[in-house]
Amino acid sequence: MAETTNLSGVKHIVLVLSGKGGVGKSSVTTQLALSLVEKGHKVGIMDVDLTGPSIPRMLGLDGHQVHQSSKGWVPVYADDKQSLACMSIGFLLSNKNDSVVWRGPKKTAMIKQFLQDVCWGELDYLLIDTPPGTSDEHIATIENLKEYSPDGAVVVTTPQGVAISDVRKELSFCKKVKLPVLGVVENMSGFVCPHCTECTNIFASGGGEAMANEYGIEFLGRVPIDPGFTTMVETDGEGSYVKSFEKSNLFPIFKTISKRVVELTSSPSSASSS
Ligand SMILES: Nc1ncnc2c1ncn2[C@@H]1O[C@H](COP(=O)(O)OP(=O)(O)OP(=O)(O)O)[C@@H](O)[C@H]1O
Ligand code: SF4
Repeated sequence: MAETTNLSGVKHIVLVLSGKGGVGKSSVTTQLALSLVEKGHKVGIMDVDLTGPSIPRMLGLDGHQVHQSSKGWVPVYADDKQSLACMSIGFLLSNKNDSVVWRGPKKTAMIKQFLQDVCWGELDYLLIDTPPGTSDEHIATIENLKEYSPDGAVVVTTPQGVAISDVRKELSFCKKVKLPVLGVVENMSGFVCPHCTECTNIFASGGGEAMANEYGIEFLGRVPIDPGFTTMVETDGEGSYVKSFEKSNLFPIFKTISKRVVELTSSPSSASSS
């Protein structure tokens, strides 16, 4: 009989990757998770961005601590129904402004512990928010997940050429480690004016879609810059975005993206391994 582990009850594992920092990987992870919860799924977010954990802040969970049970670490829940569980290095730091300056082996050991020791219980989706680029954290995550066959990766980019060129390296990493790519999300794709709803392309647009076409990868969608999102996650705090996500401007976009992610993970042959 197969050994029961803390990941045994997790049906689907999806990594969220980006070539560059600051393109919105944690924002996409958070909104993908919230839209999966809205569809009735039980979701976990594991934040393995050890040097810049931003998931606790986005979910309004800053200052929360994880507790140890006999089975391992108990994740922190972002909602009353306990449909969205979260584990982040941010919960283990005594001060959120503390920095984590660790060498590779210590990071690798922490990720192994994260993947083995968090008691997620039954989850439909575990989303793993990774640091930008391809670092020790990525390699450790992939190695420790081998026996669970992750469904694939959602790759986040912005429309500018420099972000796109970094994504190419990310795609080559996925190919090397045989991680299927579910698709590409182009974040910060234009700015929708809150007054007249006109969408202005601040950066060049369509780069993410063109790159996805070039690689034969699915383009999952464009997410514009929404000042409302920034206000809610950066200033309102206290999980205001978790509570008001369904009324937010970006909700319809993430509803479509998450629907496609569910379809792709239900029929894995549609994910690209190029
Ligand atoms: N579509 C959007 N509209 C408005 N603000 C956004 C959007 N996407 C991201 N942001 C803001 O941009 C900043 C960077 O986003 P985020 O932290 O998600 O990026 P990241 O790629 O995870 O960064 P890092 O790699 O440094 O962890 C955050 O302040 C976030 O609130
Ligand atoms: S997009 Fe429309 S409302 Fe916004 S600043 Fe321009 S003209 Fe004014």
